[in-house]
Amino acid sequence: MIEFTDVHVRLGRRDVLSGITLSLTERRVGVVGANGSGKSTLARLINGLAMPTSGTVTVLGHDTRRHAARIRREVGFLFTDPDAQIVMPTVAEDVAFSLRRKGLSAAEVADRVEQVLSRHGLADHADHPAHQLSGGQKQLLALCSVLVLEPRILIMDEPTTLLDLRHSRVVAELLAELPQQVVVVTHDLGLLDSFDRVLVLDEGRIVADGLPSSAIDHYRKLMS
Ligand SMILES: Nc1ncnc2c1ncn2[C@@H]1O[C@H](COP(=O)(O)OP(=O)(O)OP(=O)(O)O)[C@@H](O)[C@H]1O
Repeated sequence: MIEFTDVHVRLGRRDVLSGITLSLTERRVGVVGANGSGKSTLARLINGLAMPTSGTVTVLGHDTRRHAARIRREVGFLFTDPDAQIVMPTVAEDVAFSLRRKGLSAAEVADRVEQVLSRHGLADHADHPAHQLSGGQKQLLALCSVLVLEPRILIMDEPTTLLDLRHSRVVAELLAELPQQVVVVTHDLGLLDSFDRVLVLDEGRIVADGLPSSAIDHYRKLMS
C-alpha cells in the first residue's frame, strides 16, 4: 500500500532522510526515533505534504509527486496539535467543513457529521465552540474531521503528546478499532504494544524494523 524506494530528503544543507526503502502493508505501523531523526518528514511524505529529493514514494499505486491531490484525498493526516487543524467555530461546523468539496446535500452532510460525532463521543458537543473543548476533546474533533472523509490510510503525527493518560487511552482504543491502515509517529511507546510493525529512525535512516518488542528494545538501547 505504501512504498518507499531509495528515498532521500535534503532540506537546506541537511540530509533529513537517507536511502529509505520500505513496503508498508501492515494495518498498524509505528515510527519511533529521537527528536530530529526524520519521523515527521517520513510521515509527511506519505500524503504528499513533503516530497522526496530523490527516490519515489508510491501510495495506493500512485506516485506522490504526480498525484498529490488524489493521495491527499485518500490519506488522512492528524497533526500533534489539534488547534492547527480546527478551523470553524463549532464542533459540527468544523467536521462539516471537511466535507465541503464532496458535493453532498446539506442533509447528507448533517447526517455524516452526526454519525462521526456519535461514534467518537462528541455528539453532545456538536454546537459547542470548538476552541473551548479540552485538549483531548479537540484531538477527537480533529480526528472526526479527518475520519468523516473516510480516508483509506490515516497518518498520525504524535497524536497523544498533548493528552493526559485517560485521553491517550481513548486514542489508543480508537486506533485499535479503526478499519483503515494507520501509521503513527510517536514517543508514546506504550501506544505501540499491539502494533504489527515498528520502524526505528536514527539520523534519517531506518536502524530497526520489526515487531514492537524487538524494535522498541533496539530504540531503548540506542537512547541509553
Ligand atoms: N524545512 C526545513 N528546512 C530545514 N531543515 C528542516 C526542515 N524541516 C525539518 N528540518 C530538519 O529535519 C530534521 C528532521 O525533522 P523531523 O521533524 O522530520 O524530525 P522528527 O523525528 O519528527 O523530530 P521530533 O521528534 O522532534 O518531532 C530536523 O533536524 C529538522 O530540524
